[in-house]
Amino acid sequence: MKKPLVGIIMGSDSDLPVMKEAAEVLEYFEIEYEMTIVSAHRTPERMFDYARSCADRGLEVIIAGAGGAAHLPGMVASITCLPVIGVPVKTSALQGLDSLLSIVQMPAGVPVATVAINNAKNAGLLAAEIIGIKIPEVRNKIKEYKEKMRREVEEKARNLEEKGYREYLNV
Ligand SMILES: Nc1c(C(=O)O)ncn1[C@@H]1O[C@H](COP(=O)(O)O)[C@@H](O)[C@H]1O
Repeated sequence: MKKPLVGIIMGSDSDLPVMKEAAEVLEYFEIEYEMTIVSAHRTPERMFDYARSCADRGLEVIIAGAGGAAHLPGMVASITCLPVIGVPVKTSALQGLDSLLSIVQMPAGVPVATVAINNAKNAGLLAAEIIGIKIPEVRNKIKEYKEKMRREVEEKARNLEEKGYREYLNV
């Protein structure tokens, strides 16, 4: 088995339904990844060990998801030299705004590339784009993915124009 290039971590197993979308994207682009639960709050030593060792183990990008007082992505970014992509997981109390602000408002010097609330799919795509910088097969697949997306939207635009928006929207 090839060594994983992307590490997907999350603060709790309750984040899995969101974070699995990052894994699905990496599967699509055939990029090796690993996935585990690490919490800056609940398992600080484990978080420290993970962040300390991830680059030496061959990982190239970290995707870190957390909700609420979402310190995990920032804490990992403070330790590793790898790029960290943060996924703010939606919470029930504050709809994820707490997670978003905890992840995006990093002090200068310690960046976390933050995606939209619950948008682990974009975190997977961003990781694939970073990996694609040096792997042409991945880069080509990303080009194809974007081309497919463009064609699908143009097709929808054509349908909308041809049918007229009233019929299309059923109004
Ligand atoms: N934000 C963090 C951290 C951390 O940042 O270290 N560890 C767990 N959590 C978050 O707590 C939420 C509730 O967790 P539980 O569902 O386990 O109570 C999760 O969204 C998790 O990411």
